Amino acid sequence: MKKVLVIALTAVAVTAAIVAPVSLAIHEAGRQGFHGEAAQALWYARDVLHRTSKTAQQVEEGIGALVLAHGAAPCTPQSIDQMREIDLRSSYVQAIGHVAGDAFECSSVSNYDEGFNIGPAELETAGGLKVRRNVTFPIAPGHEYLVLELKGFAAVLHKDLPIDTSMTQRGVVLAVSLLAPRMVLVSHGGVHTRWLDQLGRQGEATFVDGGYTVAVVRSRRFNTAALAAIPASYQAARSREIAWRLVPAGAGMGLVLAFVIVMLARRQLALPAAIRAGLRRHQFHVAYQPIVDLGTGKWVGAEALVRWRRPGGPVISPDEFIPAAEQSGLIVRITDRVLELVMNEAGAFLASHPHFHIGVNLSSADFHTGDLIERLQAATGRASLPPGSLMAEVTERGLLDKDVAGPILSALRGQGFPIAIDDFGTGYSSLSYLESLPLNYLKIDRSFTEAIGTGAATSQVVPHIIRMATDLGLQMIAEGVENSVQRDFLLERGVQFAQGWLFGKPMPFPEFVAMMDEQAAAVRAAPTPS
Ligand SMILES: Nc1nc2c(ncn2[C@@H]2O[C@H](COP(=O)(O)O[C@H]3[C@@H](O)[C@H](n4cnc5c(=O)[nH]c(N)nc54)O[C@@H]3COP(=O)(O)O)[C@@H](O)[C@H]2O)c(=O)[nH]1
Repeated sequence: MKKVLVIALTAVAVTAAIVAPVSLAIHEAGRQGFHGEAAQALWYARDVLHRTSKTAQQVEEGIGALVLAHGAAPCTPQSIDQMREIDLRSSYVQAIGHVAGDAFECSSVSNYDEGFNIGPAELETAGGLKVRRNVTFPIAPGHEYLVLELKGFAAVLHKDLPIDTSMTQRGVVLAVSLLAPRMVLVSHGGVHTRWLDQLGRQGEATFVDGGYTVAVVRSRRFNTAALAAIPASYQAARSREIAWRLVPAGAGMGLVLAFVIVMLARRQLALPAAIRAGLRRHQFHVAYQPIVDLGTGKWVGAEALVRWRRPGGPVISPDEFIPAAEQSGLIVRITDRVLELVMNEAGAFLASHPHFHIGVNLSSADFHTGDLIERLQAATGRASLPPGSLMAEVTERGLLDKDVAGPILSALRGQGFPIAIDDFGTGYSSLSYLESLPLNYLKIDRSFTEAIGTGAATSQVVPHIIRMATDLGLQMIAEGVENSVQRDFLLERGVQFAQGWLFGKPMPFPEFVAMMDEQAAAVRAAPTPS
């Protein structure tokens, strides 16, 4: 990756690393602030609804008893006695009486010989409940009462009682409303009727509207809902308080993340220089992983895998440095170093094992040097080996420029170097590459081998790859074989060769030779199938 691009990406990542957690913290503080105030508003609304339901229940029971006992003669001394008794027993009903037309005829507090006019009902529900919200009585001038009338009997209610909930905040709006038809019965503060619309069919709703955090709660039994609305300044204060705790934590996390990103970027930027130094100081070495004939179990080849050990440090995986080497053009020097090491370590062995081959990974840059053929020839020539001893492993990514790579591969193949397409199935235009390039082997990528027997979608792909390779006359090497289920699956379907931990991990060459001898002895000792 170009230096400028790394710096630009790092700048973007660092900004995101700091901004994202801080924004998240602010968002979370806002969310928690809302939930905290919404919970408080719900508590108020539920308390108001509880009082309202108790009131409605007392009204319903009182009127029910009067209708039952005195419906026919509502203002007899016995009826008035019962009214007084109901009045005394009810905590929420101030008075109860009988109404004829728009006038009280008698009640628990006064016997109106000539009737007391309370005016027409403002609303009558489908259930016959008549509502008067602002009734005054001579006995308590200056006070307005809510009067609910049903079947001729009416309950007088103090308007503050249902909403007399204990509050720790100022400016809270509380209200009780009929739902159908909609009518606010009692309220404290200015109620927006649209708040009741937000309830819809739900039992409870919380939201922010008109500068308030609002909670509306519906009664399960009565045609009423209670609402509470807390000024939004409380939510803002709560969110601010939470933000004071969360934002520093988010910023801290962001800084740690940014530090890690900067370190990784510095490492990425420093990697080419470190690779150059590593090449100069001979810090690269090669590990060899066996390639096995699945039919006989014999080791017929190996893949050379480069390793980098910095002094005093761990072995660095090729996955970490090969991309940087490819982007900086240093991969060509790594390929040369691998060829040199393979020939030094395995040259004599290859000379005495003419049917054995070692695969070397080639990158796209190797095809653009203009002398790849000469480099491979020089390598095998140095140890007087036939070209068949060295297999060129190329990935689809490495072959992106087919017009350059195609003729070189044809020439290599013509000279006897076996060619394998590596990581097959993970690249770009798989089929066209297979048809047009002069290949000997197709290496089935580890991701497909891993999927065998798992039921994963990719497991369905393996038989197709096998069929395609067979049709094109290519031999197959399955990569990443880790267990006998995978081995047997591949063998049954005609895959000739395999590589993977089941047979051997990448190892130094002396260890490889020793293990190969043991393996050969084991194969010889195994009973031959009759
Ligand atoms: N251009 C070059 N690329 C190279 C060179 N050496 C290695 N590489 C590429 O780096 C990638 C990572 O390689 P590595 O960490 O060495 O991993 C290889 C094996 O160790 C691993 N493997 C093999 N068998 C198994 C297994 O059974 N399970 C398992 N989890 N891993 C296994 O797979 C890697 C081999 O991959 P491939 O080359 O595709 O056959 C890798 O892409 C190398 O190609 C180099 O010199 N030049």
